[in-house]
Amino acid sequence: MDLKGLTKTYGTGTTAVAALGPIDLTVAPGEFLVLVGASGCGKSTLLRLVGGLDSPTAGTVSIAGDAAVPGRNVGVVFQQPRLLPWRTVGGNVELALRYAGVPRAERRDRAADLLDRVGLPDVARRRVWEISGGQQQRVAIARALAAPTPVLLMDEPFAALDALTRERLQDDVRQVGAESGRTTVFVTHSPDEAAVLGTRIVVLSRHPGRIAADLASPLSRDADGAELRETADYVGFRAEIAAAVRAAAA
Ligand SMILES: Nc1ncnc2c1ncn2[C@@H]1O[C@H](COP(=O)(O)OP(=O)(O)OP(=O)(O)O)[C@@H](O)[C@H]1O
Repeated sequence: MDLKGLTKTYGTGTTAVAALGPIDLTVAPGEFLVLVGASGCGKSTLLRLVGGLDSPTAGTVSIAGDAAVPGRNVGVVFQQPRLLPWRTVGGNVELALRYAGVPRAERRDRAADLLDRVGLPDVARRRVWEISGGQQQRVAIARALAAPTPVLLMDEPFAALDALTRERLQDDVRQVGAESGRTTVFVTHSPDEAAVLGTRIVVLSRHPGRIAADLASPLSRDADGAELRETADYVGFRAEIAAAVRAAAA
């Protein structure tokens, strides 16, 4: 994935807000990039541009030479699950499989497998409102996994969840990222979350958002999340990220 001179200004004239850029960034296939920075530094703006959900004022996004098209070469998980309430839980995942071109006869089993892998083996027939917010966010992740796009974008997907659920989902996403080989861009303002998930951390400065630091993770991708959080290397990396975020916001 290549970002070249990516820039976003909201509005025009005296009310124009230079929100982002220019950003130049190359993300290698399979990399788990975490974008971190203070509130308002342009993280969501960058993610929307990368996902083809908004157009840049200047610059380009290229995914293996193509423009980003949501659902085709990029999948997106938002802060809120955004499930379809008139469908069952399984039906939400099956719809994504339909868009991904999976034949009807295979969709139910595939949806059950995907729900299983995010730790929800028994909820396929339930209605969306019958499961908790944390479970709904797991379904949103299962739905994103249903479409095998080469790039997966996640915008603070765990921000609204309690600490325990958040850690559990971080561990799931970490494992899925390592196994699937998909390129992931994950937005957070939390150095803890960045250190657990990222193979690479990009810190943005503010007004406009620019790359202030670009850190390669020294942590093993094989360790599980709970083990990792106990290590001195994790604690050290988290502190390094937090210091870079503070410096970028100063
Ligand atoms: N639609 C918009 N119109 C005008 N200004 C906007 C718009 N969206 C974002 N901005 C401004 O652009 C800047 C970057 O916003 P953005 O939401 O990308 O930041 P962020 O880092 O994701 O923030 P947070 O961590 O609080 O979600 C901010 O100054 C914001 O006020």
